[in-house]
Amino acid sequence: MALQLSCFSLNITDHIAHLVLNRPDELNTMNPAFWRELDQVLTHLQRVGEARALVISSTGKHFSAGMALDVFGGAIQMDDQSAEGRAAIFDLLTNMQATFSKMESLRIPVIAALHGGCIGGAVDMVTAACIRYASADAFFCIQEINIGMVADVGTLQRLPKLIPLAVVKELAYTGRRLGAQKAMQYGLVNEVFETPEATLAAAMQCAREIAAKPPVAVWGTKQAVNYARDHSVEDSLRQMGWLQGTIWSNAHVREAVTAMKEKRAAEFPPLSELKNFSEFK
Ligand SMILES: C/C=C/C(=O)SCCNC(=O)CCNC(=O)[C@H](O)C(C)(C)COP(=O)(O)OP(=O)(O)OC[C@H]1O[C@@H](n2cnc3c(N)ncnc32)[C@H](O)[C@@H]1OP(=O)(O)O
Repeated sequence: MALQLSCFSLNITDHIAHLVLNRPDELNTMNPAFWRELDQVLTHLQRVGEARALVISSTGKHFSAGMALDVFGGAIQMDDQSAEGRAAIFDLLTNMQATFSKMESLRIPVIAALHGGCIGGAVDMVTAACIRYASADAFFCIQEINIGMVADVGTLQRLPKLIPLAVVKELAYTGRRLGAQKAMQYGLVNEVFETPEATLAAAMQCAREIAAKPPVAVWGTKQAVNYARDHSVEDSLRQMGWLQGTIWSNAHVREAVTAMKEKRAAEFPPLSELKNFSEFK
């Protein structure tokens, strides 16, 4: 089923999905269609199972200027103090959070190739990715504080797992910009490149390397690392035992070892073989 997308383009080639934010004239702001479509894309990738890595990049001057400002007071009415109004905000917010959580728990690794401004909701978004590459002009801004609100879609929950807490607080209280080089020093960004083109090329190369590995083992690795981030070493080791006991494949290990000995690329079945179960829900 082809997706009808107005905020993104999606291409899947050689097991690599490339999602591009493609409203450069609007600074790739997050309007209601953005949220709807991103969720659809993630569901689609999970269902189709063809992609083994997802690269997200953008177009124009900035990666994304965050939430489209006309949404506040427009699609989102914050002044409705009735129980129904407050409940609706809760519902909206948890739905938006769920989209980035869906990205975080997607079976395949997500690699963000960043350039220019990564503002507000875009920080929420990219902290849910596995790997971040950035061009030298990239910067991050927890802009919410500058427009009178608390960041609420994942930045304050995920960023402290990525960079020192005192730095998170500094950025979140002041709304200052964090440049690419410093972001790399702190570990938010894996590597900085001179241009957006070089950044995207590095992201695609990383995706190609991941796509050559057994998809079930990559998925298991992602689950294990994400679990370890949020649990004790002891709990995580126990979870690893259960996980490995569930996903272990003699066939995959045999194929990987044989291919290494024969100096050829290994071949692994795609996750699309899980497709029927994914369509269950
Ligand atoms: C759950 C999520 C919450 C959030 O995301 S909260 C954060 C919402 N986003 C913002 O508050 C972004 C504020 N904007 C900026 O900080 C800057 O702008 C930028 C760094 C994004 C870009 O700076 P520069 O390259 O110097 O361009 P420019 O002249 O400031 O902006 C160009 C035009 O783009 C409009 N614009 C910028 N951001 C948004 C936005 N988020 N929603 C709607 N319009 C936006 C401006 O107003 C202006 O417009 P005109 O040319 O008519 O003066």
